[in-house]
Amino acid sequence: METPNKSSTVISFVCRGTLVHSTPEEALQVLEDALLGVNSDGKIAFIERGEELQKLSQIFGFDPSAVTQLEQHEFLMPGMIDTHIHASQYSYSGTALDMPLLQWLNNYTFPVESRFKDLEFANKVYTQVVKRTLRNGTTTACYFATIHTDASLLLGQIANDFGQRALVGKVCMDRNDFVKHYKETSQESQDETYRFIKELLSKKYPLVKPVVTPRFAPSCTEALLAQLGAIAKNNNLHIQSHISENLEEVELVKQLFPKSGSYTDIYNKCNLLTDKTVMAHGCHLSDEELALFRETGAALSHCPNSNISLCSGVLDVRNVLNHKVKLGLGTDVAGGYSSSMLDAVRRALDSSKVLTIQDPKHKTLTFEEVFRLATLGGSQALSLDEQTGNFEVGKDFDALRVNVAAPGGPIDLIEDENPKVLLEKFLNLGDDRNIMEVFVAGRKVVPLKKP
Ligand SMILES: O=c1[nH]c(=O)c2nc[nH]c2[nH]1
Ligand SMILES: [Zn+2]
Repeated sequence: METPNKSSTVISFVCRGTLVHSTPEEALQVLEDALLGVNSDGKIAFIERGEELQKLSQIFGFDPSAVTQLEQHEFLMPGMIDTHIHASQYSYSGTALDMPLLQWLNNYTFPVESRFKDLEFANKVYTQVVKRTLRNGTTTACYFATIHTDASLLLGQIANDFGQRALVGKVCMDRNDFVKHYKETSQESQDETYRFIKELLSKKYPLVKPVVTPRFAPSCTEALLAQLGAIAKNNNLHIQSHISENLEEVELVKQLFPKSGSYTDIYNKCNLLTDKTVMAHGCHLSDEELALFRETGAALSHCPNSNISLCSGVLDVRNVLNHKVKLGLGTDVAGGYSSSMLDAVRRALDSSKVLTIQDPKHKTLTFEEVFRLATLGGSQALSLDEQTGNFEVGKDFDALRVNVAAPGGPIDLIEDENPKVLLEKFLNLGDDRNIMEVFVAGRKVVPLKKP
């Protein structure tokens, strides 16, 4: 046998068992009896076959008896990526779902969001939402906060403290006729966005970054949208907003921006469509608008629970994928009533089936495809796919250790099942009781640690 070269990499964790993940080519790749090693920077150092244990232990200098062996009904999967969630709406999740979007914003959302001036309230809500999403397997979240800079900074601090990877957006809005105290002037919005970005970046949190966040076109003047586009461009920042969620909103946008060719055109003219942009919903986008998304590299966040709960529309995900537009899944708490990405997976499958009921020629999404949207697709939508989204050497180790047969859990396994069946059961029937451990950048963050 050849003597393997010794590596200078320090290995902090090695796991042996079944890995399931996605690649651009394969919606579901199953690696049975695999060995995955994580280095001291939290990055994946190797993925090899179990039988290579002795050789790898010599190359990387780890003790083979220290390897974590997964049980028969366990597997490792990539952490899930929530590409659109309003941390500030978590307090009323599960309620207030009896109105369409614009009325829902005025009657429920804006009054609650205006309370985040109070940092004590913000601390309470933001701590709960970060803990809950982590326990549900969300290793990366793209958060909307509120217009309040200090509370938004606090959300960044809390995500960092609990070890969640996050994009955090201070919401910008200089138009609001209904709840008049919940808006900024254009100047305030611009100045506070600068302050938010500068202060958040100065913390040097390794996994938490700012995202420029115009709420949506009806809440912003064109001047503000253009200023925010310039800030994002000059500082190479992520951007998030909403687009084409319901038909009344699309009509309103036509009235407010009469000179624009389309909703997408407004954002594009203001430099808000880039390859670091993610727009929520897009249920009513035309094929021409999807082509503009593809051209600019902007992504969509599909939030099926919200789309159903607010009776907004049903996104044709197959059509979006056919246009080669990047797409991830979002919970859209609290328009979506569940903060769990497993719920987003199920609603995405249900929505696709509704489209097939309406048109039997529609090609229904498979569970494997939706699994990819919840993981790799989300990382691509957030332009974080060089760091996370699947198991590749060099990427950060963001992962869930899932036990499908967890004692006291929601799944009864009658017989031994193959890994593909175990994953399908977890996606359709599982919950946080099946998520034994969560890792972000190699650090175990669930079971939760007190920061
Ligand atoms: O689902 C949504 N939630 C919101 O808070 C929001 N704001 C604008 N458009 C929105 N859509
Ligand atoms: Zn939203």
